[in-house]
This record gives sequence, C-alpha cells and structure tokens, in this order.
Amino acid sequence: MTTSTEDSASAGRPAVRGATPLPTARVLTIAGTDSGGGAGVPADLKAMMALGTHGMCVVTAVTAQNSIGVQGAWPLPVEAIRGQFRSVVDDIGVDAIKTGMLASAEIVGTVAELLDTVPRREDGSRVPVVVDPVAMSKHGDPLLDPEAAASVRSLLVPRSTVITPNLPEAAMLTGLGAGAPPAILAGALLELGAEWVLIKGGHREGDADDLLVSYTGERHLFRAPREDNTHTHGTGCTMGSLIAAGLGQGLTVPEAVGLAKRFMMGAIPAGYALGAGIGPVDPLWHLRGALGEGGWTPGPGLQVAAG
Ligand SMILES: Nc1ncnc2c1ncn2[C@@H]1O[C@H](COP(=O)(O)OP(=O)(O)O)[C@@H](O)[C@H]1O
Ligand SMILES: Cc1ncc(COP(=O)(O)O)c(N)n1
Repeated sequence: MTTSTEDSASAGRPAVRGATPLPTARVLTIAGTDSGGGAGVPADLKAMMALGTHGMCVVTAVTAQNSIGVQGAWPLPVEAIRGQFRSVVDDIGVDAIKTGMLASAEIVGTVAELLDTVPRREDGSRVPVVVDPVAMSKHGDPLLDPEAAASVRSLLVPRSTVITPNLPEAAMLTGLGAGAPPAILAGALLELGAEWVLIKGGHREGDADDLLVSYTGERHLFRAPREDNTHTHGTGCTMGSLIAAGLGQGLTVPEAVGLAKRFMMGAIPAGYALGAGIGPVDPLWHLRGALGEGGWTPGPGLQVAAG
C-alpha cells in the first residue's frame, strides 16, 4: 500500500509522504482473549506485529484474567467462531494460522472442520498451521476441558504443520509423564500425525532448550539459558505466533522456530511486573529503544505534511 502525493484522489487532503510497506503476510490466531493483555489473542497480535505481519483473530473464548489468575472463562458459541473465521478467510485470506486456547471439544471439532476449508496456496501446498495445545494458564487455571484433550489428539495434531506443547501439555496429549525425555514425548506426538513437534523447555529444570523434530527424522535443538525473570505470562502464545509469522513469510519450520527462539531471548528478559502476580513477556521489546526518552516521535517512514 503506497500513498502518493500525486494521487488525484488525495487532492485537498494532507499529504502523507513515504510508502508504508505492505505487511509481508496475513497471520490468523484462533484463540481466547486475556483481559490482562499478557497472553492469548493480545499476545498473539503483538507477536505477529513484531515480525511485521498483519495479525488477525478468531476469538474462541473470553477470559477474565490478570496477573494472579483466570477469574472466569466464557467459550463463544461455535456460530460466532465460524462467522469470524469466514469473515477473515473468505475476504482477506491467510498465509499462516496459529491456534491457542480452544476451551472445549466442540470448539476443537469446529476448528478442525474450518481448517479443512482453507484454500491451498498457489503452489498447491497447505497453509501452515501452528497448534499450541493450550491446556492451562501459568497460574494453573484450566483453559481446556479435560475431555477435549482426546479431540486435540485426534483432530488437531494431524492437521498441524507444527505442534508446540510445553512439557505438561506433551504429557497430557501422549499419556506419558511430564518427566519423560523430550525426544520420547516428541516421538509419540509424531505418531499421532504431526509433521513437526516442538517440545518447549520453559517448564523444565535448567536451561530453556527446545527440541524440534520432524516425521522425516530431522532434529534440531534450540538452546537458550534460562532467564531469571518470573514475568513470563504469555511466553507460549508469543512463541507460537512468532513461528506462524515466520512460516507465513515463507520460512521453513526450523528457520521460523530459530527466528522465534532468538526473538524470545529478547522478549523474556524484557518481561515486566504488572499487578500482584506474573507479569507479561514483552513481544515488542525491540521497539522500546526506538521510543526514546521523550516519548514517541514519527519515524522517517511516516511524515504528515502540513495542510
Ligand atoms: N525463564 C525462561 N528463560 C528462557 N526461556 C524461557 C523461559 N521460560 C520460557 N522460555 C522459553 O519460552 C518459550 C515458551 O515456552 P514455555 O514457557 O514452556 O511455553 P508455555 O507458555 O506454553 O508454557 C520456549 O522457547 C521456552 O524455552
Ligand atoms: C486466553 C489464554 N490463552 C493462553 C494462555 C496461556 O498463557 P500462559 O501459559 O502464559 O498463562 C492464557 N493464560 N490465556
């Protein structure tokens, strides 16, 4: 989208100089909201924007949530989920999709059905789908009905390009203990039909290493030291959305995970205190320096000419 001062349609209006580059990809999150702004849809949209993509959302559930916990959760009727999805996909289109909190077996089934309606890309390949199998908040509050785990396993895992469980989620989906080695957990998820599995290391002891494996036997270990910051609300949502943003821009799965992991190493130390509990990770950490001491000033790409 470029705005030209010569454009006759803009005659008489203030001229906007400098082209605003088109976002490089349209990325959709299908997830729950977090009224506290730290996880779920707000985190996803911030992360998608952080990598320069256009973020969009299909809200599955509304949560009353803050730094202390989840005080309430209201799944939306499936018609509302179908309606949002059709609005986005049928007009705007999508280059990558990420799923987060899906709340119930009925919603998981609806989302699986909707994913099958996404048009293929020009080269005939499927639009990549990142499945973050959100089951519980950092405070330990449930975000998925226990009986819905079976639907995630049978309907969503086989439709994923990459599934990104933390250790407890991997244990829930495989029936193995959270103490099982990441390679064993990943192998069991590949058997359920995932193309790629990323076992995240946020919940383990020691370093925050993440293991990525593919059904073809490719294996990558993304190593990172554990940051001594308790303000990690939204890390999983942010990571999944960054991966989707990378895939939407044409990166391979290992490239997108590598980019996301490097980006998280800036976002996690920048997590900040908010409320009395766990504050949010900061997907926009890289903009902070640019804001300057005196507050925001227009950058060179956005200059509004006088009159
Ligand atoms: N304290 C930490 N230091 C460094 N990396 C972390 C930390 N906590 C989480 N991560 C990383 O953040 C990403 C999200 O993981 P995780 O926190 O396990 O997800 P979730 O929010 O789903 O539980 C992973 O790359 C993980 O390794
Ligand atoms: C709506 C919603 N989606 C996902 C999470 C998980 O995020 P976290 O594990 O950081 O609490 C959450 N708390 N709320």
